[in-house]
Amino acid sequence: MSDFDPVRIGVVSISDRASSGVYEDKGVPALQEWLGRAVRNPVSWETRLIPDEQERISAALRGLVDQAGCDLVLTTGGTGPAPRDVTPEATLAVADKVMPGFGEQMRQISLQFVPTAILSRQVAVIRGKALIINLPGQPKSIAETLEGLKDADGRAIVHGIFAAVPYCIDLIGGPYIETDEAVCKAFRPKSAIRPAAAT
Ligand SMILES: Nc1ncnc2c1ncn2[C@@H]1O[C@H](COP(=O)(O)OP(=O)(O)OP(=O)(O)O)[C@@H](O)[C@H]1O
Ligand SMILES: Nc1nc2c(c(=O)[nH]1)N[C@H]1C(S)=C(S)[C@@H](COP(=O)(O)O)O[C@H]1N2
Repeated sequence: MSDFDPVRIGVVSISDRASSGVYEDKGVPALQEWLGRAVRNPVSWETRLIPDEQERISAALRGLVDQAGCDLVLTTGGTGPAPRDVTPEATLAVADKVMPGFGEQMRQISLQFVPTAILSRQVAVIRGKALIINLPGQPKSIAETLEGLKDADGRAIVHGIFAAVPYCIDLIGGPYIETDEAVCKAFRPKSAIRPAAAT
């Protein structure tokens, strides 16, 4: 039996064109690929592909947290300034608490990659015992923002936001998430680190 807590993760791709079949969705696969490498716990996935419709996005987020029981939900797409970009509004509408540091740090990271990083209005919120985080729609931005920027020896130049996700989920009463340090080292205060199970 695994020593790791099971984790339920929702991954939501928000794109008019991918959801209507104009192009293939790369958002859900990119999220699952990165998270599958970073998270050591057994993961059960909930995936959604929806258009840029505010009420549908909020309904999907409520369903993922309240009915499906997700501990963590990541969205991709719809965070920019265009009229149909409404993911941040839809996310704030289901929030119990807003966590501004995630959006601030993601824009800092993204600026290392693209000067248009400041166009993303991405937010993160707590709903119940779940953390919901918006990522930009460009599929490559998923690994960029979650993992951050590293030097040639793998040392962090700018920390990816996923480093703070496990402890955040501890604090809201969720499962103890462990990561592969080669992908992303999770930071916890020493007092919050669970001793490794005896083998
Ligand atoms: N789910 C996706 N799958 C594949 N590529 C995507 C996806 N979402 C976005 N992209 C790519 O990233 C670019 C920027 O994403 P953005 O969310 O701004 O798209 P958009 O212009 O709002 O259109 P749409 O909502 O129809 O994807 C897109 O033009 C597309 O090339
Ligand atoms: N890391 C990263 N962040 C990024 C980008 C990117 O390519 N990489 N694209 C930017 C651009 S061009 C836009 S318009 C905004 C919002 O994108 P969205 O509407 O697809 O969410 O994210 C920005 N943040």
